[in-house]
Amino acid sequence: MGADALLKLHHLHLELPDGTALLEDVSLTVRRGDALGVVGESGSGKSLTAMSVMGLLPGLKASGSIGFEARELLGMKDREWRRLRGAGMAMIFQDPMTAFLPVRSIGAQIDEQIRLHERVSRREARARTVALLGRMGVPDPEAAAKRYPHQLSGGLRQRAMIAMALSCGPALLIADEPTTALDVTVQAQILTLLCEIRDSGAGVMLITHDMGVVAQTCTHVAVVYSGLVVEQGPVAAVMARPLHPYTQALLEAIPPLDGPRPDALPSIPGRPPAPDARPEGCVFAPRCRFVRPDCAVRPALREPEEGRRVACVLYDA
Ligand SMILES: Nc1ncnc2c1ncn2[C@@H]1O[C@H](COP(=O)(O)OP(=O)(O)OP(=O)(O)O)[C@@H](O)[C@H]1O
Repeated sequence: MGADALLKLHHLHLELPDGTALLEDVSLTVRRGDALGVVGESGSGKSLTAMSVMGLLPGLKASGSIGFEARELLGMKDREWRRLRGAGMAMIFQDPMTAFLPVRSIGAQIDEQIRLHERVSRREARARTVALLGRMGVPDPEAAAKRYPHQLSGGLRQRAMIAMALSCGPALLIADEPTTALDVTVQAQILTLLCEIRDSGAGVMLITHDMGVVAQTCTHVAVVYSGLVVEQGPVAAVMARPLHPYTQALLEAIPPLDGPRPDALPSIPGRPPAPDARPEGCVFAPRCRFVRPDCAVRPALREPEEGRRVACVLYDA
């Protein structure tokens, strides 16, 4: 693992007990101070990738490697995962109501999270909770800490969830569609907050179906399709010249700032295949406008340019 690599998935393979592959050969890296966008349509395997890193996939068989800091996470015991979650890595979701119990104040829940990992007094935990909420841009954080989740707006609840995720100073923050349910203005504020967290030295993995969100927040991007990484590289380079036809389609589908979000890719009809119906060759071939006979063989990830990878025969040497 490179000196500054925080998280390194190497040939991660995930399958159901019946042998159906859900993720195939996923390799990606998150460095400290970087934000990696994992982008793809619904069903492409984004959440599975995140959940594998968090150790939250009971019943699925994983192989390959998940390196975090200097450790191998695959094969770790539940007790070790529990210790790592919160203090080493934390995750936020689209719907903050799933992260908070409805019957207790958000402050009490963040205090408890802090005290679960560190020996601090109640008073000290609350002081940290209030400071964190303030840092997350929650106005009057002392009063907000006493509120129940349903008493806060969607945007404030999202900030409170991020505060809870950051309460133990995790090195890695995983955000799964954190702004999908929010209106455009609040979405922009939350993305700015994620950029600040990234710039403070944490590693961020941002899961989204929206390339526009990646452009605003991420330094690197991995494009996933039907359980495989089809392209990855620095965001600026990928946005300027997307190589894979699927990445090109995702870029064409960036929703207008004030318009409705399309739920399908306008430039390519159809949907990604289900894991048990993946074609043998290139998984994207059935929807690809450049399909040709040699797409019948699964293309390997190539490195046509320094730091960029793409799995497509168009880039065969
Ligand atoms: N526990 C499971 N058992 C069987 N299939 C699963 C399981 N979890 C996920 N899948 C399948 O794996 C594929 C990838 O799912 P995943 O939730 O990672 O997609 P996603 O890219 O996050 O999509 P979305 O944006 O809709 O959340 C889907 O086809 C899904 O149906």
